[in-house]
Amino acid sequence: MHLLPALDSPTSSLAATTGNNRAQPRKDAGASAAMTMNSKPELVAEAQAAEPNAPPGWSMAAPYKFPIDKLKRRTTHADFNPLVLVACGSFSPITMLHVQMFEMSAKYIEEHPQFEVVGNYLSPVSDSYTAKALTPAYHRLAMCELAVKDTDIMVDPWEASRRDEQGKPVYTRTADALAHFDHEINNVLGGIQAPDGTYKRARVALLIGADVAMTMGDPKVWAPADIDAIFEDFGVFIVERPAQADIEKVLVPLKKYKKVWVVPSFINDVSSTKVRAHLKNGHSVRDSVDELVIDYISNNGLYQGPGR
Ligand SMILES: Nc1ncnc2c1ncn2[C@@H]1O[C@H](COP(=O)(O)OP(=O)(O)OP(=O)(O)O)[C@@H](O)[C@H]1O
Ligand SMILES: NC(=O)c1ccc[n+]([C@@H]2O[C@H](COP(=O)(O)O)[C@@H](O)[C@H]2O)c1
Repeated sequence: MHLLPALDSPTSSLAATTGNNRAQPRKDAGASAAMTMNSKPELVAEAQAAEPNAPPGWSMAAPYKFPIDKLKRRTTHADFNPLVLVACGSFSPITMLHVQMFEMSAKYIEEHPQFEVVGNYLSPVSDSYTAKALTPAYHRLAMCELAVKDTDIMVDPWEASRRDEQGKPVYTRTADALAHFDHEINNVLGGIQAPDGTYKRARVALLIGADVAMTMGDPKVWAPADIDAIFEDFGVFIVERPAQADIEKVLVPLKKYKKVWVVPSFINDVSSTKVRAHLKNGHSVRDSVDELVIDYISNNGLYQGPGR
């Protein structure tokens, strides 16, 4: 399993425009830091030494490859636009609801045909995301891979493994993460083929829970320019999360945006926070976490102490 890409391949470059011109990625996004990593072996060694428990196969030097194994390169319906859903988050650990977000969206899209889903991606954040220590990215990536094994979801390690010149993980703003997907699919791959043989740009849309959408009006958390880019250039599928956010209230500040789709969910209180608490207390999480992920957590002794 490819866990830590070095981000040095041409495909990881964000230099090209995103096709929507607004969400221009920051200059520090991706490629430049990676090239530095590769050109300075001592930094690579240092970064690897900092991750002594990483599973075999983990390599700072392995070139980054955008995952396309489950990407539909051709649509079957001429009338529907290709859509790629991207769920960004901590996934510490990934729960069944994270996977079900995609299933619920697929059902919603089937019932409101406008798009044909051609790709589903998880994009876990890097270890620099929050003040509290996150479970290391290589564990979170490995758990995500296990949870999506029998699904049509792919795990993109790009965000999780970006490093600065010192080899430290860097945070990627969500607008930049979406620009990365747009670039890989529409610029590098050239889009998605329609039944008539022509190529169409795929719409890349963010898939989030209503709790995250609720934070989007706070300029201390999201730069207003990023919010405009995310909602105007990309689009957002918001999955209801009644236990954490009132969808009606969530939608009020987002009224001005047209590319917003609300995906109905069912009443549940599944969250990674709750799973971590259960694990710490020795309680079962079988109802909300995939069995393979539970085994991985237990084999690696995760979530026993403080932190995420
Ligand atoms: N039960 C759920 N219903 C709807 N959306 C969810 C649910 N669980 C997670 N999500 C969404 O999945 C994305 C990634 O979530 P994240 O990894 O933060 O999980 P979480 O359960 O919210 O984590 P934590 O409890 O650690 O804050 C976010 O957009 C979040 O809103
Ligand atoms: N300014 C931003 O781009 C911004 C702000 C807050 C959260 N996010 C993203 O939203 C997701 C939320 O994840 P959590 O629910 O785990 O906090 C993460 O992927 C995070 O990167 C992005």
